[in-house]
Amino acid sequence: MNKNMEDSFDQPAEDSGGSTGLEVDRPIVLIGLMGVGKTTVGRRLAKKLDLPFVDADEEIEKAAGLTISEIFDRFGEDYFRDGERRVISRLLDDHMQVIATGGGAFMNAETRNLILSQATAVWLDADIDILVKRVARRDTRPLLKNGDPEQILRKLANERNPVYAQAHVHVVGNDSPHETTVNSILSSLAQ
Ligand SMILES: Nc1ncnc2c1ncn2[C@@H]1O[C@H](COP(=O)(O)OP(=O)(O)OP(=O)(O)O)[C@@H](O)[C@H]1O
Ligand SMILES: O=C(O)C1=C[C@@H](O)[C@@H](O)[C@H](O)C1
Ligand SMILES: [Mg+2]
Repeated sequence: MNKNMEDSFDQPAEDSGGSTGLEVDRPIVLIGLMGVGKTTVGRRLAKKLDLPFVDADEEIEKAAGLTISEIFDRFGEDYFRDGERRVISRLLDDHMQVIATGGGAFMNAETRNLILSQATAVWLDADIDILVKRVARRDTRPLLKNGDPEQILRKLANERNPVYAQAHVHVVGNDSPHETTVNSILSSLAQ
């Protein structure tokens, strides 16, 4: 056994940085509006960092045994937000991973404080015109069901952007391919 290997038994294993060499010592939490790419970009980011990926919306659905639309319809948004906070708290405690949150999670003060204190928050951002085209592909988002999605998204952006701006990192993805956005996040994290 060489000396380096012997030493490694006494030291914590190095944090995962995958192929990037980036030292990740806190979970990475993606925040931002519906359709911005939290799930699809987050999954690729995790792969590159050799970390697990988890989507908070999917975890809430699993825990409740209901879709998000069903939770909103049966129990209302406040109930959903409380469940969302509890699920995100559990995911932050779980282990080092990349976590995609639902678009409204960071607007809840308690959830936001948990994320800001325990994770690196990445605000993924894109122009509303781009988001409008993307969200039109799926009609599973309860907040976009009662009205014109473009108007709703513009209103949400006005309300939420000043709060999203508290994230540690801000990355504008727009129409770039997913991989480009992943690389922009990695560069920002490295700084
Ligand atoms: N460059 C890109 N960056 C991000 N998403 C993109 C990009 N190009 C296309 N998309 C598509 O936009 C759609 C929305 O992405 P995604 O589901 O990852 O968003 P989200 O932020 O997780 O949304 P939600 O808050 O509703 O869960 C997907 O179909 C995704 O493939
Ligand atoms: O922006 C929001 O408030 C939401 C976004 C989705 O990811 C879901 O979490 C839910 O539809 C609410
Ligand atoms: Mg998503």
